[in-house]
Amino acid sequence: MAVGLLRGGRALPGDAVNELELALGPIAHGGHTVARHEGRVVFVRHGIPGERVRVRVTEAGPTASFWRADVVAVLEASGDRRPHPWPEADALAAADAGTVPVGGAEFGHIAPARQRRLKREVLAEQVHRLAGLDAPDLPEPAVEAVPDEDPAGLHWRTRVTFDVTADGRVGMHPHRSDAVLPVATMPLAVPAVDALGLARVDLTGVARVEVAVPSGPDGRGGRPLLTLFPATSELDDGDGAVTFGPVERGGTARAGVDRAGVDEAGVDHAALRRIAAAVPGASVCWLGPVTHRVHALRGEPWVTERVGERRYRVTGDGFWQVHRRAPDVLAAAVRDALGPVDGLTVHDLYAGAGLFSGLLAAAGAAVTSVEAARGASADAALNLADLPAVTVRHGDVARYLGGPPAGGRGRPGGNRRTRGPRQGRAGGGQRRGDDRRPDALAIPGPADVVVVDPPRVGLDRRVTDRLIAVPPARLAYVSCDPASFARDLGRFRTAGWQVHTVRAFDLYPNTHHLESFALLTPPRR
Ligand SMILES: C[S@@+](CC[C@H](N)C(=O)[O-])C[C@H]1O[C@@H](n2cnc3c(N)ncnc32)[C@H](O)[C@@H]1O
Repeated sequence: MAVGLLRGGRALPGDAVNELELALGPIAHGGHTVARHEGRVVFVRHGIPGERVRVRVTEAGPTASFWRADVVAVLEASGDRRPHPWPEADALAAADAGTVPVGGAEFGHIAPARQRRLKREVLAEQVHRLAGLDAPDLPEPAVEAVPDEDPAGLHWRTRVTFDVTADGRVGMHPHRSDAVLPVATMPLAVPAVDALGLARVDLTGVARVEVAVPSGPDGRGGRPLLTLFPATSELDDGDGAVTFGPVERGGTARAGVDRAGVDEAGVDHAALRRIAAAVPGASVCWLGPVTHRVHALRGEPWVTERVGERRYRVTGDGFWQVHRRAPDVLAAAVRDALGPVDGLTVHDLYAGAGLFSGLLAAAGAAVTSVEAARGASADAALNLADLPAVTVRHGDVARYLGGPPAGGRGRPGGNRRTRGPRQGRAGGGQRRGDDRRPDALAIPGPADVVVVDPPRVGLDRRVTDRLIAVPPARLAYVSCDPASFARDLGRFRTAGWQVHTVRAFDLYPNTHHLESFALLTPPRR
């Protein structure tokens, strides 16, 4: 059988678009259901386990160990199927229109309660297979809905990355594709994002736009910040090569700007100013493609977030939790698991702008806050300046913990630029050469508590090894990826650690993503 329409520019010989009828089996990590065709596994998107569907094969090959496919018609629907709330991400509507859906809401056709049950199945399967934990170890409800969540799972994103189409329209990518399709709306985002009217703005001259909406007093959004990525930017798809430096007030790097407003680095300043003028409701900044510095165009190049009594400045594309309630929900999970921390020594690793550091230091802990992205670390220093018991360290966690040199491993686990739910951050910034000075930031001794909240890749093996070698009394692990989470729990369990609590939160409704939490303790010595 000759099969092979491959998205993302790859194609197989003898291409033909092939459609198959399949019975959909269980859910798999990554948002697919698992089906079989002539004995071969087919990962199917936009279905629900138990459905009978017609799919279009999107990636295949005679020798491929598995194929990928998208549902284009439902022959026997699950009772949990519902109309997709976002037209551009609706696979069935896209198939009818002869196109493909954008990514980012691959569970939108599923009733929210069933979405959470599917996420539980994924988490249970991962922690069983990779960490040897059984389903009874997972408390109910295994994936907790956010209090006061919209019933359809809409209006939660406070961070959105838009790409730009060849003709300058705001757009997004289909799953596993480099194509950019225009989008008119983004209903997963807080209403302030659509209210900017980006769909009416000519974005020619920029490659990407990140929108950050601070939580605001009512939790639904203050003045948004647009970060523009000039079209010449070498976009970072690697592990954490992007860091950004100090903000340049009003800086437009104008040296060498030609009469058309384009500078030596190819940044089209006239386009940046035109876009800023077209979005009067937002502060606007741009990220220098060479310097990785944030330049303010209008207003402050940061937003101010509030969590409880504390305020946090988050600059440019610095990391902040994406769901409007995520900071509260995760802070409560950490607080509930740890109990009183007054007088304890805490290391907050992968600390971002200092969310957990602020919480724990305000509760009386002596906190060291470690973050690799320069801008996020600068934000943390400012955000935590009123707390004398906090030390902010800028650097790679593996280096901070000391231990043996990297020995040729890849860069520290930077927060890969993804288009997933955790976008809107700067990558972890230490480059490989820094690993040759492994003890430069080594901590003096074990901590009472270590909090880790790594990017999707999870903990670098050196980090796990070092925590096992110099264990804290307790480890609180916050994770946005169930597979790396389960792998890391497995590594700790193999070393004799106990997992006391596993919780999971539905902080990414209408997507397959979930946030997990565990409290671990090392073996007694
Ligand atoms: C998931 S975010 C968590 C941030 C913070 N805990 C919060 O909740 O706001 C992960 C953070 O780790 C940082 N990071 C990624 N790789 C790192 C590394 N190797 N060392 C230190 N920080 C790193 C990223 O820049 C990002 O700010």
